[in-house]
Amino acid sequence: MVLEALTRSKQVERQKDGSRGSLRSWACGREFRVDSLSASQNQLLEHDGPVPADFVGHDEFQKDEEIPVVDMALFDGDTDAVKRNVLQMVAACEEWGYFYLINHGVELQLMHKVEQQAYDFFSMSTVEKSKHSSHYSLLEKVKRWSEWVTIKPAEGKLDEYDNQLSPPDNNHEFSTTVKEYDAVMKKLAMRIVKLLVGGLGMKSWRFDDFLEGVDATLRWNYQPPCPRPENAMGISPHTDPYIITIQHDSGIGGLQVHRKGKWLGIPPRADALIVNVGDVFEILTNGKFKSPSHRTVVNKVEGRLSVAHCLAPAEYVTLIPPPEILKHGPNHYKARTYLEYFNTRKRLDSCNSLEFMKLPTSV
Ligand SMILES: O=C(O)CCC(=O)C(=O)O
Ligand SMILES: [Fe+2]
Repeated sequence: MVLEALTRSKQVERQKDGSRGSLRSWACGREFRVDSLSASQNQLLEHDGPVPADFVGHDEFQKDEEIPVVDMALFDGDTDAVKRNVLQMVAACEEWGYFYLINHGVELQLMHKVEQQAYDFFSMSTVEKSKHSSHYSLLEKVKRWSEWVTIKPAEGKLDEYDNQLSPPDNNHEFSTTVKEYDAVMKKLAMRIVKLLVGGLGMKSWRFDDFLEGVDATLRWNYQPPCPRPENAMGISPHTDPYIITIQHDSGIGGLQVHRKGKWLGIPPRADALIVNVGDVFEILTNGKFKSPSHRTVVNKVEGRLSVAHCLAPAEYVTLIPPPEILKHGPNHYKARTYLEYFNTRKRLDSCNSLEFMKLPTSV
């Protein structure tokens, strides 16, 4: 069953009313179809329930509580101003674990290109998508309303996508785009992490060892329009198992962060990337940085695409804060390798809490 057919005319209509960011205007100059989630649509229609108390719509935002803005253009040179700006970025990671990144230097055209590849991927049939079953998931449950794919550019399987997405004589558009995008985003992510680590005075932290040979993960999420957004969830509350995540989306809202006991919508900004702290950074800073719980909600009218670039450490490194951090107090987290942390998280199905990593003294 076809859930969505965004046509050029619909697209133009939305552009006219100004509700679409520039990121999106290119995307659907052709028909875009998603044939998955059909079973859950029917289930959802049959099993609607009361609106949960913590439901916040995809377009509900609180103007007085917005995530901080970090301007990448202010980090050039070695001046006091740079130091001040780094400290502001540090404060954003401590207080929110989220910030908008403006003047990030990533070309809009590259972001469009990768989004196009993501739309192409999700436009394939469920059968085709499922060939990536270890990295492709379709949530057919009543409450969840999304599908996603994780792509590890370093795994060297990009040509499989190439062959699926276009004929065998394709020009490797998928792999070329993904590699280019990964390289640009990784450089940006590393720069942000380096600035933050410098701002925290983690001088002895062996950044290069820690991040040597790291494999970034691209995570693409797609949420088709949903008949009953109040009774569904795009991505359930979770924290990210990474150092940092940098993401952009199709500009219609839906990402929400849990803050002071409430879910707050993060308004989309066409000029900004959205950066969030992951569990690894929270552990390495001994809890100074917050790995925020976040979720996405769906909406009735439009599909929502998001493209996230996730920076993780090498599997064998031990997650332990450096002495500059530990001099302020004992470690609150168990010293585990990244792989051990990751596997335990998976085994315990503990995607929304770092409790399993906390030492008894810190509870
Ligand atoms: O779709 C979004 O905005 C967030 C995606 C996300 O949280 C994730 O992929 O981990
Ligand atoms: Fe996430």
